[in-house]
Amino acid sequence: MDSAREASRITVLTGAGMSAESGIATFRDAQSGLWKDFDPKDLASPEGWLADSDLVWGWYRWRAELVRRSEPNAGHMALARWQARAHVDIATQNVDDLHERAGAEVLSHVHGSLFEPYCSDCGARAQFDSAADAPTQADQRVPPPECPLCGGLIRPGAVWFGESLPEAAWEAAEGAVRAADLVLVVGTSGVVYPFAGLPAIARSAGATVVEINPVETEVSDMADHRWRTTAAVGLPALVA
Ligand SMILES: CC(C)NC(=O)[C@H](Cc1c[nH]c2ccccc12)NC(=O)[C@H](CCCC/N=C(/NCCC(=O)O)S[C@H]1O[C@H](COP(=O)(O)OP(=O)(O)OC[C@H]2O[C@@H](n3cnc4c(N)ncnc43)[C@H](O)[C@@H]2O)[C@@H](O)[C@H]1O)NC(=O)OCc1ccccc1
Ligand SMILES: [Zn+2]
Repeated sequence: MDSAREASRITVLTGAGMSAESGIATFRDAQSGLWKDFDPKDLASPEGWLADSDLVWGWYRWRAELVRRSEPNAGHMALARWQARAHVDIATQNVDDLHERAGAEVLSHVHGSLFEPYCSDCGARAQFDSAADAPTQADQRVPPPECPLCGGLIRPGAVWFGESLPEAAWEAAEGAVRAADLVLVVGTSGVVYPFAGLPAIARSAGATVVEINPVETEVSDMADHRWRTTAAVGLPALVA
């Protein structure tokens, strides 16, 4: 605990577990996980988009609406407080905006954002139209809007499986991990690459690695300390 408080340069890596206590389902949790009902390949992949863009657009609009109706939890708030008094970089796999709504600055959304759609043809950024009526079911099909510049289909601003990560976002995350003396790994199962490789990079760069997760994960053996607790309980205790 004290070493954490003395750290001068902190990098926090977050996954879906960070937002679980805000009511946002994680991906893999057996009971409530998003992937329980859907195969990621069908929805979070270029193939899925080509096969049925209305289903994919509807699903991302449904998730965006869930996030808009959710609030940051005590874990998000604690990180924002910590960032106000120490050098804390946040790199997240999450496509929600709960870190920002807690008042924190996010260095890198390596897997994109639900609120940054863009044209699948010309790549132009598109407005996230929160007024558009949101689907009430996850599998409700909604036709994606057309790009005002080229008429192409507007796609979700998330990075799909098989797609490379935005270079700047990846380099920022990797750079922050290499420069840190303390790296927190919060609420991730450590299954999706290349993000799941960051704790090992942190360790090889000499940082102290602390995992906050109620259960063992694929990256637990990279951690010097494993706190079997939740984000909304562990982070406020650390930052207090
Ligand atoms: C499944 C996996 C094996 N596949 C991959 O990793 C693939 C392929 C691959 C590349 N390199 C590899 C190397 C080895 C094997 C495979 C690969 N990676 C890619 O395709 C990446 C792109 C991956 C990005 C995909 N997009 C997402 N999200 C956006 C979309 C969307 O959101 O819809 S991934 C998405 O799933 C992942 C879910 O993981 P977690 O966040 O960890 O969530 P999960 O539910 O799994 O776990 C939650 C954890 O929280 C804990 N928890 C629960 N409650 C709490 C609580 N309250 N507090 C704390 N913790 C809690 C639980 O115990 C649990 O441990 C996140 O990354 C999330 O962003 N692109 C790429 O590499 O491009 C170049 C390339 C391409 C092809 C081939 C080679 C190279
Ligand atoms: Zn376009």
